[in-house]
Amino acid sequence: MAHQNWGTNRLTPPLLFMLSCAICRLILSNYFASLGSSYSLAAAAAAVAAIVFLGNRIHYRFWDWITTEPRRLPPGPPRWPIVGNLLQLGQLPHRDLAALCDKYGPLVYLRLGSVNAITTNDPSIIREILVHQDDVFASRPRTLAAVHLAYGCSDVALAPLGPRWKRMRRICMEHLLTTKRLESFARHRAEEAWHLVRDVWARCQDGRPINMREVLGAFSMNNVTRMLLGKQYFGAGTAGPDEAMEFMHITHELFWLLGVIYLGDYLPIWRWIDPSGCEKKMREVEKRVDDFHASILQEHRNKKAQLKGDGDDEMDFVDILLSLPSEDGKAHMDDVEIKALIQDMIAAATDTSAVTNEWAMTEVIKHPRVLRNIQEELDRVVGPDRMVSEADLANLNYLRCVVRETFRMHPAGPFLIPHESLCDTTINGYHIPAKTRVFINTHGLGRNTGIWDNVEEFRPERHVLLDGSRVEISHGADFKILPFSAGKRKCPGAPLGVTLVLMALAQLFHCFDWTLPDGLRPEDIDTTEVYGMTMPRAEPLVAIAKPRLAAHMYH
Ligand code: HEM
Repeated sequence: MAHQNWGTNRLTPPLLFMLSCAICRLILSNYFASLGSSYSLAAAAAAVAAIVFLGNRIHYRFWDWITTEPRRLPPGPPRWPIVGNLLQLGQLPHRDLAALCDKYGPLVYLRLGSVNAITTNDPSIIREILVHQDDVFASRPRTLAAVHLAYGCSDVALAPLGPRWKRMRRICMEHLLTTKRLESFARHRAEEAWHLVRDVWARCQDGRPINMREVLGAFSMNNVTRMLLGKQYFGAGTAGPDEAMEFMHITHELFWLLGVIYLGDYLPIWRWIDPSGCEKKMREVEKRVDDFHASILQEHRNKKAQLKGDGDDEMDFVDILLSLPSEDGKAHMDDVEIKALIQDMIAAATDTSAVTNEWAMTEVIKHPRVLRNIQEELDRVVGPDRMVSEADLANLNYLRCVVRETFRMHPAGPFLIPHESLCDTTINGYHIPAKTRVFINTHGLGRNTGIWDNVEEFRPERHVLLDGSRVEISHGADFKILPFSAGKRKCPGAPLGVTLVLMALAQLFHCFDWTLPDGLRPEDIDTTEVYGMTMPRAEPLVAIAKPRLAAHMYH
């Protein structure tokens, strides 16, 4: 039977009563002990005043307690004192929370240390939270990672709802991620797609297995850094090896720290001890990231001074941000704001698309039938005599279904980025207090047996539309998958993300055949994930590529 949760206010009157009794007792015993002293009159007066005052309060709170309807929290598992349900979360919290939804219903309440939390894997509750009550739930918790790694929450992704977030998001939407701006980077994306093919072609010459995590990571990172910072960090780019290594290190540490569930966010006492040194690490990474961003800004300022502002066609995101005025009338945006935005874009854009691509390739290689279907479509739409172009992506409907199915089974953000409620509200008649942390379980949504059949089966055909129209890779009206979220906080980079994912996959399946090394059978591929801000495979995908186009196509 579901454990009933009652709002913490049900406990307050008895606690208040006990506290008042203790105070009265203390005052009265002081009074009797001090009889005869010069303070006796004052002490007696204080005792009477306290009794009258507290009596009044107790009467009022008891009356309130008896007459008001108790505020029922959603059902959830029983909890321990102090830690609450924290001990029920293991290495894969998205699976633990999905199991709780199976047991207690579609909306589950948890107490994580001192923090109220809810979780759901149900489309109608998700729609209620992200659409109907978007104004209530569109804030973010002020976690330590947000404070240390997002410039005190002055970015977009981790900032609480408010005028500052609104302004930064508007800058993203109106200056960085517009259709026109993204089109201006099409040439860079085409070059990076070509580098991807050349990279795999070079690596497959000796028939040795290729580490696809390296290849796909470099593709996403180069695309994003060219657009953001105007340079590549992998392959034959412009950055030197030391700078590239530093960049790689700090981005890896940043991703890891952003994904960690840090106990200090839930148990303030944990911060005093910090046994794993997590907060210390955050401060270290904060400093290194800031130094890195400061040097990027300086480079751009130097370049600007030399070029004296020629047309904006070749401007990268940092150039654009440096050219925008600040809100308070100053000529330029604040450096901290610019650094926070760069940071957000790197974190939000690179890992998400690389992890999605690795999952898609894993599932396709695991299912040779799906690989054949994808290649048939590519041969029909593109043919063997030219490379895939961005214009083809809209016509690759089967590949689009493959990406949709990948998002169903392996969403890049297992809990989106956790939201937080701004004020008290109700969902399905249950009370949700202000400042409740919201874990929308997109992994659980894609494997919810109430809405999907054979949830563990990778079957892109389930997304084919009967009328043959184009398959969209978004949540759609039914909210049965949620790769880019919805409402105020939905991903502003979704069109670019979809392009990066489709492009990499189309090139790799068009140009190469894929098999597994060492006699490994497709069904042996391990699809265990590791939890984090994004959720990659536990082991990198290693596969053998064989060119399938004429030799001259690779030169
Ligand atoms: C396959 C690629 C991508 C996936 C799966 C993805 C997914 C997501 C998800 C799930 C969220 C959280 C939404 C929420 O909390 O409700 C998000 C937020 C965000 N994404 Fe993406 N994303 C991708 C690519 C990108 C790209 C390419 C960019 C920018 C260049 C980007 C920029 C952002 C930003 C700035 C936010 C924070 C929005 C806010 O809090 O207002 N993302 N993304």
